Amino acid sequence: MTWVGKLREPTPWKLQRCRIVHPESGETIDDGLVVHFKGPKSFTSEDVVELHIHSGRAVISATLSALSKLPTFRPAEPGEFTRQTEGQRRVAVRAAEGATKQKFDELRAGIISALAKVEALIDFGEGEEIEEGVYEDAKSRAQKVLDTIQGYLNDHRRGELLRSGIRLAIFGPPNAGKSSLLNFLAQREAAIVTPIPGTTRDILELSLDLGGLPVVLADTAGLRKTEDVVERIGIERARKAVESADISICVLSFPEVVQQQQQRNGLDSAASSHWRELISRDNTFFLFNKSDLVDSSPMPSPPLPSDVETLRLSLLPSEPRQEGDIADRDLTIAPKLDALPPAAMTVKAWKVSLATGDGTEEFLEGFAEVLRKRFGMDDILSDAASPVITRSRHRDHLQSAKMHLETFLEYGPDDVVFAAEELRYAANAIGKVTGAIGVEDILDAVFRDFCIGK
Ligand SMILES: Nc1nc2c(ncn2[C@@H]2O[C@H](COP(=O)(O)OP(=O)(O)OP(=O)(O)O)[C@@H](O)[C@H]2O)c(=O)[nH]1
Repeated sequence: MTWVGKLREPTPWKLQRCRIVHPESGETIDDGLVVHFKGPKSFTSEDVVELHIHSGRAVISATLSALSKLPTFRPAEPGEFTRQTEGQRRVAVRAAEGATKQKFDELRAGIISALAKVEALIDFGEGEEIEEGVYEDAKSRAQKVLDTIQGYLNDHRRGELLRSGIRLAIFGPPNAGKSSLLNFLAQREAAIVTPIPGTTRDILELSLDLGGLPVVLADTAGLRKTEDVVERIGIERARKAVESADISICVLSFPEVVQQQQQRNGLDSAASSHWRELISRDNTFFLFNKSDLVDSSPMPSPPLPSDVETLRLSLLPSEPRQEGDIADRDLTIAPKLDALPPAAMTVKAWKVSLATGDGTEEFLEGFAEVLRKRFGMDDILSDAASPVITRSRHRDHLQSAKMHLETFLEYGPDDVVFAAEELRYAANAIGKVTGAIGVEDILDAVFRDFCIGK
């Protein structure tokens, strides 16, 4: 959170009197009270500011309108402020309990102990005889911290995903049931559903809880060839949303796919090289929808593939495609199983009817399981010993500390002054997460480790 212009950041956790001022006009809206709950020790673990204002309608609406002028501000959805998934709640509790802070404090202490050795060499090395191997000791301490940091950074960004939500994109040809899936997952009519293909033209996003994990769901425009300019923009956005998503679901109409397969036409409605790239991504899962229509309408022979997984595999291209290659027919060629990456061998497809609810329970359970496995949430939630990096800012600081420790390790004992500087940078980087490092800390460590002056 930034405090604009001359504004002072209120002292955290203190109810203070303040003037509430319009950010653009500078006009005073009210003489009120403010409490700043500084993250992560706040209800949502983010920085929270509570404004206590006079209850007149005019004051409230002027305050809300002033807030809406601030960049990235928007009113919360009903209940959104207090909504937390189970995963977030556990991470928040762990953070509040100080487990994460303690881990960072340990890193900082490790760097300070190495720095104390190097500082002692600089200050006393030549004049006073201090014990042998001090520099080597500093190096091995720094190496240990470096290894620990490396381990923490190697977490596939799970903490950040848990905090900001796993980005899930729904895509597929028009009229397959993408918006119906979004409404089913959201348990409300969030998207417009009609039998007219091309109803969804832009991306519709909403946040929800899937199996205890936070998910930011995006419904995208149906992928098809079109001359409609607006629809084409929507399709381009859809492609980008899928590419940048952490995971995606391709919704297909089961009867259509089967019919097209039997006629060996492939998926004619999405004839583009992008389409092929999107379905062959390792993080794409398949939902064959409208199973109710298959049961009620007799399909031409040969009989339907009973195994959904076989159907999915038959959609995947068997070899890498060239840009501009749009031979849809190739989509029906089943790839050799052993040519697929191991991840593709796990179940990645479900057959449902979003209209009747048939198969939706298995899909929900299966997909939540996939999310947990894929993003390693089971590990992160059960492993109380490792810190959870929930902010990219913290990751940046850890990365910076890692870089300075690596540079420190490259220096020899002849360059102690430069080497110490690198350790100081590393300690400062960690200090930005836990609270700034002070000169006192280093002096304490020097005097404690070397008994100087006693
Ligand atoms: N019979 C049947 N109809 C379904 C099912 N799911 C969705 N539909 C219908 O299929 C039509 C298209 O559904 P949508 O959810 O709007 O499909 P979409 O993929 O979002 O469509 P676009 O916005 O055109 O891309 C609607 O008339 C739905 O009522 C299903 O399981 N069975």
